[in-house]
Amino acid sequence: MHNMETHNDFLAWAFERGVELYGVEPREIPGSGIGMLATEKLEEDVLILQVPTTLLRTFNTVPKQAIRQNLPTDISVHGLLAADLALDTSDLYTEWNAVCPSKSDMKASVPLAWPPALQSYLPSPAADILSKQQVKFARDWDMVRGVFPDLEEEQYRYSWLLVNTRTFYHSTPETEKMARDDRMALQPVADLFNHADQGCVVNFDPDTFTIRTDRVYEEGEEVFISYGHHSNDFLLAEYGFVLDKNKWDEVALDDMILPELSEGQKEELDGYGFLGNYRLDDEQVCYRSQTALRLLCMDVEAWRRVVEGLDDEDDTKAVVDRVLLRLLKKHDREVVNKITEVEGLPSNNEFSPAQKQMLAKRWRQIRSLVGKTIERLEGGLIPI
Ligand SMILES: C[S@@+](CC[C@H](N)C(=O)[O-])C[C@H]1O[C@@H](n2cnc3c(N)ncnc32)[C@H](O)[C@@H]1O
Repeated sequence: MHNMETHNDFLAWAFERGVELYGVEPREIPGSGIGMLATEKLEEDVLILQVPTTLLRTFNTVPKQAIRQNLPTDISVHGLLAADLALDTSDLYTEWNAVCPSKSDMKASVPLAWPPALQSYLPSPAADILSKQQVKFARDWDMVRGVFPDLEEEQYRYSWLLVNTRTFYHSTPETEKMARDDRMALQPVADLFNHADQGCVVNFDPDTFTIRTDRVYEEGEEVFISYGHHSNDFLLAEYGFVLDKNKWDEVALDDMILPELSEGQKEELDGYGFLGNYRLDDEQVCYRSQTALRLLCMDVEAWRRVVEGLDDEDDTKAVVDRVLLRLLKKHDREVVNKITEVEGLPSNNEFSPAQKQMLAKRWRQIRSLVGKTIERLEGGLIPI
């Protein structure tokens, strides 16, 4: 929780250092921390924020003597910035730090800070992202703890997550030599914009970062940027929230399809590059899924002829749809079980109601997308 005074001090700090903000201001938004609200009607394509690049926190602003030169040279920029945030005792960033989410905000939202028992209920795409984060975090933490034995893991994880949820992609001639993931910068004020599936236009040049409106915003409306074309499983794992309306949302079907396939069928699919990464979204079940399901419906020679474009895939559509419908109904029952299990978890020291609610909400969104596909299939089934 923050008060308006903290915001005002932060903005004064930023303005003194060259930040310009037009027609938007930070406000507490229930359920999403701080966000930016339009203070007047904003036309499309107007500048609302300009931040001089001199204000960015990058690997270059990490103190050399105290931190950088003590850490292994192959530490990730993510790991380095997190060390800087965790170890900083200067008063350079006091006003900025004061508007950042607290440790308990972070724990309530981002799965990397959740207890393992709750992590185990994540949908598989989010769980896969979490495992990769755990590997990256463990590597960074191993390097940092060796050099700074007094630093606590929880403090470092919190700083690491601040970096994970608040950095912007920033490429310069210097960072172009680095891996894409390392081209990151913390940016004051811009890091107060929340995400929507479509949002304002973020740009940078050597001197400034700018944000311009992508459309008209009415006074009092929240003004968003887009962190990318991300599904809700991705947003949950990386940022600790899910959107109610997300045109990029999708549901993974790997857990539904892979167990149906024999080892031979998996090899066959792999040979053609169609093994795994099965998805459905608001409008369709992906081509990869249909191709895998088709293999369940016909002999391999006939299947190959379809994959190679020699036979028409429409000839088998009705049979594939029937298998799909059967599997989706089974999957729906499994999703219902997940919802019941998550909602039934005890709210105690381990699980907060907020964590449970978000997880249950995600499973309900999955159920809704699966349900829509079931309805569509039932409506369009051709008798065979
Ligand atoms: C770059 S910060 C944005 C500002 C942040 N709300 C704050 O209080 O400082 C990213 C974090 O904001 C929150 N967030 C961003 N967009 C959101 C949204 N549409 N709904 C809920 N939370 C959101 C998430 O906690 C995310 O990790």
